[in-house]
Amino acid sequence: MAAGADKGASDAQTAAGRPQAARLVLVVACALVDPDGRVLMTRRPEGKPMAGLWEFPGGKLEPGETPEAALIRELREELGIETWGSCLAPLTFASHAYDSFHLLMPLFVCRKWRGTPAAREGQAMRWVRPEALRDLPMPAADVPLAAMLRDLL
Ligand SMILES: Nc1nc2c([nH]c(=O)n2[C@@H]2O[C@H](COP(=O)(O)OP(=O)(O)OP(=O)(O)O)[C@@H](O)[C@H]2O)c(=O)[nH]1
Repeated sequence: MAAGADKGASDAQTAAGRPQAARLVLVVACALVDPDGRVLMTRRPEGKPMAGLWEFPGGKLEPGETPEAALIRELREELGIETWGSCLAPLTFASHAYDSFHLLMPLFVCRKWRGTPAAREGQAMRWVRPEALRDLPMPAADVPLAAMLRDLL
């Protein structure tokens, strides 16, 4: 048997023995931090999965978008504010297995933007002190992120 064919067989075996990964969904999110050190949280509207839970503004990447470009677009669409790639600092990420997909979510921090955040899509929003984040019901993926923000902000 040729060396290449042998290698192929062992790769297939390895692949077969590996746990099946759920569909990977890439979402980008942002902790907008105001001059008092509070973080903007938005509530998922009725009718969506995880409705009523408080999350960081953001959303899924569109094909061909960088995370930064997607976040700038989402902040414009959801909150009507304008920011720039140079104002987005990577902080941490979530990697969380939901029942139907696996969420991979980089979290940026942004302290500088133009405009006043306003809920453009009917979602509730509020500014929250990092130490009060633990009192908000959040998607499971966000719980460790909130703990990190309490330590890092
Ligand atoms: N934006 C955002 N999404 C989050 C967070 N935590 C978390 O689990 N998610 C999940 O990541 C996905 C974000 O997708 P999205 O906001 O673009 O999409 P959606 O479910 O609102 O609806 P859509 O598919 O109609 O756009 C959702 O499944 C959402 O529940 C978070 O802090 N911010």
